Amino acid sequence: MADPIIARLEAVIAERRKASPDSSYVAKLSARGRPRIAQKIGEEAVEAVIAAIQGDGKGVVSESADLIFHLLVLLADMGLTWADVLAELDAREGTSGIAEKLSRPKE
Ligand SMILES: N=c1c2ncn([C@@H]3O[C@H](COP(=O)(O)OP(=O)(O)OP(=O)(O)O)[C@@H](O)[C@H]3O)c2ncn1[C@@H]1O[C@H](COP(=O)(O)O)[C@@H](O)[C@H]1O
Repeated sequence: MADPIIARLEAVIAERRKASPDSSYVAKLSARGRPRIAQKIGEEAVEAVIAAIQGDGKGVVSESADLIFHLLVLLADMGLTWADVLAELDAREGTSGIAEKLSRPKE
């Protein structure tokens, strides 16, 4: 299950996609199309990278929030959800061997 904050944000984004672009950032960005949404993710990621290189922890947190928000807008645009991403991460856990090692009883 998605984190409650993410779940709330996904619901707000789904609702605001139907709003007027004049009154909503989500609606305005969505109206500009998927390539523009994807571009925003690239921009926010670069801003997070710059903050990290500068050792700016507060900046990394702020830019990460922007990045995740825009990622949620993209997922919504593609009919996907955060739960789909979590399911992918969950599936990968089994392939790394780490989950298996953690669950193995100590000898
Ligand atoms: N979490 C966010 C959020 N994070 C960032 N942003 C917006 O993302 C934009 C990023 O800033 P930039 O300077 O990179 O971009 P910009 O110059 O404003 O816009 P661009 O033309 O470059 O796209 C800002 O306008 C922020 O306001 C967000 N806008 C909305 N939300 C959430 O979405 C909800 C719905 O918002 P509306 O659609 O505006 O009702 C809000 O209640 C919030 O919870």
